[in-house]
Amino acid sequence: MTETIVVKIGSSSLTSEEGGLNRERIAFFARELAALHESGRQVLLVTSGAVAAGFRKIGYAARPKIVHEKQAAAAVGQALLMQAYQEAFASYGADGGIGVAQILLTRADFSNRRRIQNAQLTIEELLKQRMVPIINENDTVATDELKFGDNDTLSALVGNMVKARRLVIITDMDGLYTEDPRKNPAARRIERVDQISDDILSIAGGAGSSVGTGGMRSKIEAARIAMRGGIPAFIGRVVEPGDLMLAVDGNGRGTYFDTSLHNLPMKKQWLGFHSMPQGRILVDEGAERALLLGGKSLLPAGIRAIEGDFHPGDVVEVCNLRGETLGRGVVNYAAWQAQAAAGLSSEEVRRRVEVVRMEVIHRDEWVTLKA
Ligand SMILES: Nc1ncnc2c1ncn2[C@@H]1O[C@H](COP(=O)(O)OP(=O)(O)O)[C@@H](O)[C@H]1O
Ligand SMILES: N[C@@H](CCC(=O)OP(=O)(O)O)C(=O)O
Repeated sequence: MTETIVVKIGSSSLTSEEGGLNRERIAFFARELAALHESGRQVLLVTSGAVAAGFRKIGYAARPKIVHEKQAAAAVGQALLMQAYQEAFASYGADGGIGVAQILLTRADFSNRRRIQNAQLTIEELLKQRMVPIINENDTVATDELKFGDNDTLSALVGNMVKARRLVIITDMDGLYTEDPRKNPAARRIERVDQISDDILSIAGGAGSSVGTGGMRSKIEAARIAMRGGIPAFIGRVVEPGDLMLAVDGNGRGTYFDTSLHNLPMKKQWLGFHSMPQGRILVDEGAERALLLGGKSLLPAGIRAIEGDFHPGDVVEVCNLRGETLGRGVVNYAAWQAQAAAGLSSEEVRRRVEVVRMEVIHRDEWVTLKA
């Protein structure tokens, strides 16, 4: 089967702090991506840089902070960004160069199953026709509370959607360090991560430059989403010719995030990453083990507390008593039923609470999120 690689390039790798696109860098990345494409892989690019590319052209002195100014800058910059990629890719491949296609997505598109299915079919068709889809957030319509903001999360969701062989997040740092190396030059690079623990999350800080948005933190969150979906990830630098191929093949300048999990089917991707939980169920250690290790359904006996007002068929988040999210599932109980049944044995539930099914969440309607 043809391998698909999703590559994400951040603003800090494409633009300068003063704004405007760095054409040389774009030409360099196009060459790296073209080499991957010519090796027979299917290549998708998730690129930032629209705001950074556009703000100077509008006349703003620095990257704007006000929402509609950012959106205006992105509208100008997105056209410049696509034009630059189109020109750069034209020098590679057969007659007329490698074709590129623009796709703009929002978080809301991912939570609507029909819209995201359409996007998926379009992307699959473009890949089949050997085009390189170039994806960015649709900044003009993305409202603040529903925004990805940085493109790291978007790239992980795209990686899951196309069941990528690897997600490569290119940034200005050669991987995850034990601390932000800009703040502590003695920080050490971490070569491999096979589980994103709270410790790993806590060492990842914010953006290092005025053009970058998410920092290392959002990249680690993205790696976690990819790993949960069975997609290995890489975060690092691509600066010399051939670096991207090395990164894809496992010898890059950065940190590798390995996963032994299998791809999540689309239904479970929706449940895990795009659904809107209506409440939380807190469970004890026994239930945590049953859900995470035993592949079992959630029974009332393991429930310790209920938060929120949900109804049968709603999605809820399940957490342990330390507040860590274990996963999400579709509940068979209303909040009041779960409250009444909490901590009871199945026999007691049968006697005391009117329920249709014994499982509060059936294992087929569950997705684990603790990576
Ligand atoms: N633990 C860490 N290891 C490496 N980089 C870190 C860490 N914590 C914070 N950072 C910062 O994250 C920055 C990369 O994120 P960002 O500026 O958003 O880049 P991009 O535009 O490529 O998305 C680095 O320049 C670095 O200063
Ligand atoms: N959609 C925005 C992305 C914002 C951004 O800076 O993201 P990133 O550089 O990936 O942290 C843009 O194109 O400017």
